[in-house]
Amino acid sequence: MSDVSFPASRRLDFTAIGRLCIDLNANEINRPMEETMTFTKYVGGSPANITIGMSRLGMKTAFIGKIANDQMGRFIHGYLENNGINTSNVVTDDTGAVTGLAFTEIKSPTDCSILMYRDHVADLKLQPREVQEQLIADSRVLLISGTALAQSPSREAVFQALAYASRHGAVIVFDLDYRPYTWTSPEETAVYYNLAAEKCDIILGTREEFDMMETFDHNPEHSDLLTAQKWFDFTAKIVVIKHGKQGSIAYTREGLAHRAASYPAQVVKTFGAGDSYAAGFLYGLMQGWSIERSMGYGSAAACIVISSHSCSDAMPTVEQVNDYIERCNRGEITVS
Ligand SMILES: Nc1ncnc2c1ncn2[C@@H]1O[C@H](COP(=O)(O)OP(=O)(O)O)[C@@H](O)[C@H]1O
Ligand SMILES: O=C(O)C[C@@H](O)[C@H](O)C(=O)COP(=O)(O)O
Repeated sequence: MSDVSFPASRRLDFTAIGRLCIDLNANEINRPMEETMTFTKYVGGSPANITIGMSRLGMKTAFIGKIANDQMGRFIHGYLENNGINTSNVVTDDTGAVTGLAFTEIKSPTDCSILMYRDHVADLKLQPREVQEQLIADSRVLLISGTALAQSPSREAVFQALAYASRHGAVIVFDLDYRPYTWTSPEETAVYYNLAAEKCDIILGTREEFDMMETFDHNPEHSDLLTAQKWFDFTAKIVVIKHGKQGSIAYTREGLAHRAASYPAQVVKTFGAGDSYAAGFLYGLMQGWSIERSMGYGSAAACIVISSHSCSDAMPTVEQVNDYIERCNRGEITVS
């Protein structure tokens, strides 16, 4: 059992707030963007990917966000609906804002990058008054994503959602999801990330993301333990620090450290690892599994996504994750 106690039964298991975007993933892989001519369109945006992941794992999910009033916005809306995600709080923009685009460059399985087009995007225009309190009251978990803090009014919408979640006892998860190009300065980013993290029960991020949050702190050796301890003075119960292929470490308020190695994978591209890890990990915790088992589940889900072309569309089902773990245990999957 983990240290987090999820509210028993609610209409929804999991609700996320943040961006709904489009990923355009290079079809001609193992080459730079300059030489890439065609792309495949998928729903994207880290919190959208995590919600799709939770839904594929059988959780009852909802999304709070804003989409553009255009073909891309309607594509996203339809995809969420087809994946069983409650869209009653997905609002359509009426100001002419556009859908955020992420073009992915896959130079090699270890050298991937993302070119984001995020000027005048609809997702950052979500208003605090558009966030439905009842939807959050009906959810066992609320996940926030750091990029939604980058600008007003989305920033205030996230803080309003946090207030509703605290009021109604939903477990709050913060996926740091730091995208530097969305922000004006690391200082501004650190201030808002820290204010949000104070209110969260579970914090998930990479070492680099926590380094950004520690802009005003003293952690010269980038100690994961020091990083985690800071948040146990507030409301955090679990802090997970991800280290790519090296695996992940989770600290709990009780002072325990849990480590997970990564599983072998035939990697196509690295992005999407964190989103699928988050879905698998949170699914495990919500089943009442131990932190180690949940981390292992997240790690296996991550391998399935990084071995695929997309992030959202490749999110695995329970059967697929179980099968992947069994195949790894039988030694049938080797590192590419
Ligand atoms: N090359 C890889 N091989 C196997 N598993 C990986 C690899 N890269 C990431 N993972 C898994 O995905 C998890 C999250 O990846 P990470 O790269 O740290 O997050 P993010 O995608 O948010 O930057 C890791 O803890 C690990 O389990
Ligand atoms: O988050 C985005 O806007 C882009 C994602 O859809 C993208 O595919 C990605 O970068 C996934 O992020 P990760 O899981 O942190 O690697």
